[in-house]
Amino acid sequence: MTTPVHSDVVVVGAGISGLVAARRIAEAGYRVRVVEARDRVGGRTLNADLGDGQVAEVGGQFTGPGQDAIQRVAAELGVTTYATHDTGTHLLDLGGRIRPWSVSEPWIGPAASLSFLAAQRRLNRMAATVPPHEPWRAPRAREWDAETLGGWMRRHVPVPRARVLLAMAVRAVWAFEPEDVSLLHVLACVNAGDGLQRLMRTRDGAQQDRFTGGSQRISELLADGLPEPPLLRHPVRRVVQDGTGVTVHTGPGTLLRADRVVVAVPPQLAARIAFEPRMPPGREQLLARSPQGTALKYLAVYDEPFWRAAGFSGQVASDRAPVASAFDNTPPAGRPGVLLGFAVGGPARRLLELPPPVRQERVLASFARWFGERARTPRQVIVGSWSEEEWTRGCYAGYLTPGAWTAHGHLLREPHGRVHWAGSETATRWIGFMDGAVTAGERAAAEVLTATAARPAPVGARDGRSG
Ligand SMILES: Cc1cc2nc3c(=O)[nH]c(=O)nc-3n(C[C@H](O)[C@H](O)[C@H](O)COP(=O)(O)OP(=O)(O)OC[C@H]3O[C@@H](n4cnc5c(N)ncnc54)[C@H](O)[C@@H]3O)c2cc1C
Ligand SMILES: [Mg+2]
Repeated sequence: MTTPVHSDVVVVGAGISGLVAARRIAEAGYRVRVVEARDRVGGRTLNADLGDGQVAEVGGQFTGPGQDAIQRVAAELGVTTYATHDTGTHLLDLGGRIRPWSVSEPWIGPAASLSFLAAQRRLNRMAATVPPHEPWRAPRAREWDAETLGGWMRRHVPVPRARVLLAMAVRAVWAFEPEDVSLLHVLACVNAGDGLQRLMRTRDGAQQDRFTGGSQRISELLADGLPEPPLLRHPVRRVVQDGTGVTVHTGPGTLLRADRVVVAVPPQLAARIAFEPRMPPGREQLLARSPQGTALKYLAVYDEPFWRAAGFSGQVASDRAPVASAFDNTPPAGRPGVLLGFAVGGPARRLLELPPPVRQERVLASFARWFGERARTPRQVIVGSWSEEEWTRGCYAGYLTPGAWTAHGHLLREPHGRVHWAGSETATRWIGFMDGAVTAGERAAAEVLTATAARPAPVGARDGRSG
């Protein structure tokens, strides 16, 4: 018979959210054990080695003004930031025509540009009335949760080219289609991200900065700082509560016993864990109505960033499949040159139906269209195909479909007995971002500490483990 490993708190998931929660719980003097399905920490952040000490980021990478929580944690760990490469001419590939652009928003003609700006202003005004910690309490919550963003756009963004540009922005920012998502959800995210402009922009926006050494460093350092290392390759399958505590059952058969559990995984992964007793039906529904976006991230590595010499910033916004947006992801050392291309939303879904070599050929054809033939022959291609990753199943994050916020939203962060919920999807600022992962982890840790202080951990949980 397997004897359980005891601690005060078990945290499920060694992404940023789970690791931050564990750090705060350990700082308060409690014994905490992080359990992780993968053979690494970092979750939706991952560094790939480019040689010579340089890294490329396969998952989340950008940060910017207003993302105080992730930047505070990075600073705590000694991780600095640097500016995303943003000099040179950006390209807008729209309706089959490539136009240069260098100011904040691309110019698409007087009527369309005006319509695009008016739509942004209107969405920002609506978003300001949606409290991100309880979107269901917005004055027009029912109305806005009853339709998709796409439906709203069809009625309120009359100029077709403006609508196309707005849809491009939505895909790039969230990796879903406007037709996929509750309008209320988007408005909550817009408010939680300080407005649409900030979400869309590089300079002064969410893509402004990057973490030196790669964003996965943050998770690695968080894990290194824990008194007990995360238990890797231990997928959690069952979480069983009884009168005195919680038993966590993992894939390899290891049992963990604790007073409290923090579950810090994306919604589709939380839905796959068997909880005994079961989660309330409303929370099961909420998870069922929280699919995850679709994004593939391609990093093409060249000897040097040759496009810079031709005057290009490497930044592209495009309505042509498969690559919807591109960036110059060259590391701060200036070599090797790295082009980053995102396939997102519908085009990403179609790309996933093709064999990987065909996907890559199409992505490189996009790069060649914008930066010349040389872009077609990188020395290396690194791919993040997160929808195909068993322990992620879609990115950048989970989002809510129409009706879900108003029906079940109040259950999003409601603890299930001794089980508490973290993960970026449960955040109230920068929902779905690394920043949201931090604040969600800290909120869950605070809940656990309050509960644990009020009711001391059972004797067994404190004495059951040596060292
Ligand atoms: C391609 C891509 C681009 C992105 N771009 C950005 C960006 O530029 N800026 C930004 O701020 N954010 C970005 N994001 C989002 C950001 O990466 C995430 O919001 C954040 O990393 C989520 O952290 P988390 O801890 O909540 O979840 P995760 O990182 O998903 O961590 C969850 C962990 O739980 C583990 N797990 C799952 N199920 C189980 C189980 N049953 N048992 C044990 N372990 C389990 C997983 O393996 C994982 O390690 C991007 C994401 C992707 C994928
Ligand atoms: Mg986590």
